[in-house]
Amino acid sequence: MKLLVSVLRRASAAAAIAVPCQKFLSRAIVNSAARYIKPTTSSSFHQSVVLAQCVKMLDQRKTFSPDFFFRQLFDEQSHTYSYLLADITTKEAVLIDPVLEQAKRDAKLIEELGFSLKYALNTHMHADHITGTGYLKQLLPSTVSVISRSSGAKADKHLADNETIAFGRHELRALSTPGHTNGCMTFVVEEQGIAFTGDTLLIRGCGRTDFQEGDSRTLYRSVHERIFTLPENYRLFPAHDYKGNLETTVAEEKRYNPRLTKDIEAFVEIMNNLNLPYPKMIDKAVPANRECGLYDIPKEN
Ligand SMILES: N[C@@H](CCC(=O)N[C@@H](CSS)C(=O)NCC(=O)O)C(=O)O
Repeated sequence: MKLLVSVLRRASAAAAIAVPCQKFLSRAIVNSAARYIKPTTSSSFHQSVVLAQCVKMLDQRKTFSPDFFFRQLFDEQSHTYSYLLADITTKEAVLIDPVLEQAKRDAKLIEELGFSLKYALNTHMHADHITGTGYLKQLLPSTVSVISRSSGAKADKHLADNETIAFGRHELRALSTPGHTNGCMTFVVEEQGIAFTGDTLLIRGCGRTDFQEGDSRTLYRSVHERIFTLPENYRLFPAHDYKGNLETTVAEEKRYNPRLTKDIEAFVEIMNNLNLPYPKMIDKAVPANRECGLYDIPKEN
């Protein structure tokens, strides 16, 4: 009897933790977990397996190397994330997707931290804000601007698929992930288990495909072939979030992305019916970004 009471107590405790967690888990995971459980086993054991999957997904995340610097920065106007990465030993830094209006903030931070900005990179030619790369070159003259060759935009350095960029002993690899625009790239820092997905993959969403060279089938393939094939524990950092999220993982997006978990035809249908208004800045941002953001930038004295 004592044994029975103890078993029931454990089962209900497991259920108390597992039920909220299960809300976030897809039917597919529950089903695959169920394959390993005898049909007679109680549902609390199902929930325990689900909980174990959930914990495993989180505890396999990598931690950054001690000499790797990472800072996520935000522009409230365009909901854009920029990312400052650096080698703490050599002080060489790169800045991903800077925003014109935040260039002074970013330059000040880089100087305060004692870094030297080697590269200012864009994941793609943005349509909703003017890039800060042009202005940063003026504020921090050693900066080299970078974008993909297939973007069609001007920059000091053009990247091809799989090319790497080094800063100190660290490097990022540029993966071509077209679909939102032709020139979209995802930047991966393999040693740290992180990737910067630009507008290709957003948290529980993705970039729209209804202007520039947008193509939903291409975007679907980019995500499934280049991002979802990265290790599941990789942390993903998008160029935007409109709901207050900061980051995600390959594992999470493969399970919970409401668009990209669908088959390609259903995805195309979703993308054809987003009916989003055009970005307010598009007519100014695209021509400016084609010139690396060197367009109406403030003149330094
Ligand atoms: N309202 C904003 C633009 C919002 C928008 O269209 N975001 C783009 C990325 S920036 S081009 C997008 O792809 N969104 C996908 C989505 O599902 O929201 C503005 O006026 O700037």
